[in-house]
Amino acid sequence: MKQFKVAAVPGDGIGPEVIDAGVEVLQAVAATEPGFALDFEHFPWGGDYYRAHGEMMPEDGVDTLRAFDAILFGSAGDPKIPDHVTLWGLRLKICQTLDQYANVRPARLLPGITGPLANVGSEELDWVIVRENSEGEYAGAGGRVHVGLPEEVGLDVAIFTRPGVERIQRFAFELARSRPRKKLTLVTKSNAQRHGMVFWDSIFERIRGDYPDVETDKMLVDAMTTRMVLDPKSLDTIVATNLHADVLSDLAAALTGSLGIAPTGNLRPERDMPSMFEPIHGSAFDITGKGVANPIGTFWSSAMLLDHLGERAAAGRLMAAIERVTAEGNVLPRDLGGKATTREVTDAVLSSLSRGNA
Ligand SMILES: NC(=O)c1ccc[n+]([C@@H]2O[C@H](COP(=O)([O-])OP(=O)(O)OC[C@H]3O[C@@H](n4cnc5c(N)ncnc54)[C@H](O)[C@@H]3O)[C@@H](O)[C@H]2O)c1
Ligand SMILES: O=C(O)[C@H](O)[C@@H](O)C(=O)O
Ligand SMILES: [K+]
Ligand SMILES: [Mn+2]
Repeated sequence: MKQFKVAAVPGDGIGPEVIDAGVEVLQAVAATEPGFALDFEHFPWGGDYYRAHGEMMPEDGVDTLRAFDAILFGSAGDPKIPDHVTLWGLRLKICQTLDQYANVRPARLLPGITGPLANVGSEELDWVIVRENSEGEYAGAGGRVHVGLPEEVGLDVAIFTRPGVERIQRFAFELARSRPRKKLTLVTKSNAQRHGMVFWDSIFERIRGDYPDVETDKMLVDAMTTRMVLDPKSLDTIVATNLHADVLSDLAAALTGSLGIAPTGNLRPERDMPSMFEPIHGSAFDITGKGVANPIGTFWSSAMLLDHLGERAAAGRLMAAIERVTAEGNVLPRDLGGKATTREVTDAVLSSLSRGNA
């Protein structure tokens, strides 16, 4: 029997609430699978670790993670620590050091969920956003000069490298090719950003000839927001820079019902280092500790984790269990218009899983 080692890094805010639920559901899936077992190890990194040690995770923390087959992540973000310290000290430290450059963010209307767009159902909204996850606006290049003086400056420099751009765009072409519609939209801002974004577009123009079966188009990011709202069915696979995709994927989540539902994988396609799976939402300080966080984004991310481990059937069973719960509609969390707590939604998915096994 295969034994997969999974690192659970809950982080802060609602992170521990949804990751506890995710681990429970993953263990329930594994318990009925004769072919594999999941061996979890928890890493209590984040705000409390920072208060005790002055950093979000140990110096050798990422090296520890290298020994795992996958990582299940909650959220970086603590109400008492600046957001850039928590994000860079935990999530970005892991993603960037393990070079998880392909951030894949599916967005589709699950059965039974009514999104905010009139007459838009699961047929009209079924996207995958591919987010460049290693450089661009998140390269970390920049600084502060003349600190505290009237002439102070702050700089964040977006970095686009040829290998960095080419690998994410090729990844997106391959993903688009694997989907029925074989359609890829490039998001850009090359009208205003005349260096890096023009370079980004030119690489797309050059490589798209290698994928003649994939239909392509190109959108400026501002107009892309309106197309997502007004003509969702015209989109399928989308590739965008680190920041653009971060923003567009929260919009996509809202259009599919709630930020609480949306999943992601921070993938290392070469598989020489582990990939990391997490809901796309953050710490949600406004609902932390209330027991009402929607765990579905974490469950869906857990299905992506199983799929990445090669356990397709198990991933499919988990996804089907989630979709039975949304379709039935009587146990939904508050952000999806219901009244159920995290515990109740988790129990509903666990019961749906066992019904699926029967
Ligand atoms: N990947 C990450 O680790 C990550 C992602 C986003 C934000 N953050 C961090 O989280 C903190 C808060 O950020 P924010 O407020 O901009 O975004 P957020 O995603 O935490 O919350 C935005 C809104 O969505 C709601 N929401 C989010 N997840 C939910 C869920 N599972 N169920 C129900 N409602 C949910 C929240 O209650 C809030 O009203 C910041 O420190 C930010 O840097 C981390
Ligand atoms: O980009 C960010 O701020 C974080 O990555 C977070 O918002 C996310 O989407 O993961
Ligand atoms: K997250
Ligand atoms: Mn985000």
